[in-house]
Amino acid sequence: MSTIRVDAKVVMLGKESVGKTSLVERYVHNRFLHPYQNTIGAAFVAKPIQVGEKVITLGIWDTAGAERYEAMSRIYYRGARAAIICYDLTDSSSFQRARFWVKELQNCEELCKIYLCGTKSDLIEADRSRRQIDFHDAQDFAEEIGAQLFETSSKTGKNVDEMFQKVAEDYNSTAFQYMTGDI
Ligand SMILES: Nc1nc2c(ncn2[C@@H]2O[C@H](COP(=O)(O)OP(=O)(O)OP(=O)(O)O)[C@@H](O)[C@H]2O)c(=O)[nH]1
Repeated sequence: MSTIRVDAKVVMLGKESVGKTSLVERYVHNRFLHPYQNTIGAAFVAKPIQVGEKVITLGIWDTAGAERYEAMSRIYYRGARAAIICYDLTDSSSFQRARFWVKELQNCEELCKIYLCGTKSDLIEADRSRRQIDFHDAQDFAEEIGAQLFETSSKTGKNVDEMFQKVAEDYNSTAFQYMTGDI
């Protein structure tokens, strides 16, 4: 049996149906699966990414967003180096849920870097009136918590590669700082 060496654990968090699985599907398989199938528990995928001369393997845990799985999601973010906290740009309640996960990580996983991800940007590009989370409000929140903000579409692929690439690059530079004693 072969084992996969994972450099950085990454966890996907966010309310049910915000599009966590779709982001991973787009990023790893470059496909968009329309029929909604809710995640049960969590799913894992390892993805190698070229960062400069190096290859960094991200171990991505895609958690279930339904609140009944909340306790399980806690197991999956333990030891994570990055969390992609997703909210649906067309659903304000999902932003509240994202705030919940941010608090949770700030309290329990200090070393975990947070990325905020506003999903389904294609829907607001098609009809601006559907936007429920103002970009500047999200940006202010991201700055307040020291997070990076991305608005993505798994349907069109917009910003998806860029977001995961940034996660890998940040991990690589932080790992380098640890090695040189700068942290
Ligand atoms: N238009 C559009 N629909 C999307 C996008 N991303 C996801 N969806 C749709 O939103 C629904 C939920 O997507 P999932 O990726 O399964 O959501 P999830 O967050 O993994 O859901 P849970 O597993 O229940 O936590 C599906 O019907 C997707 O097709 C997107 O970028 N654009």
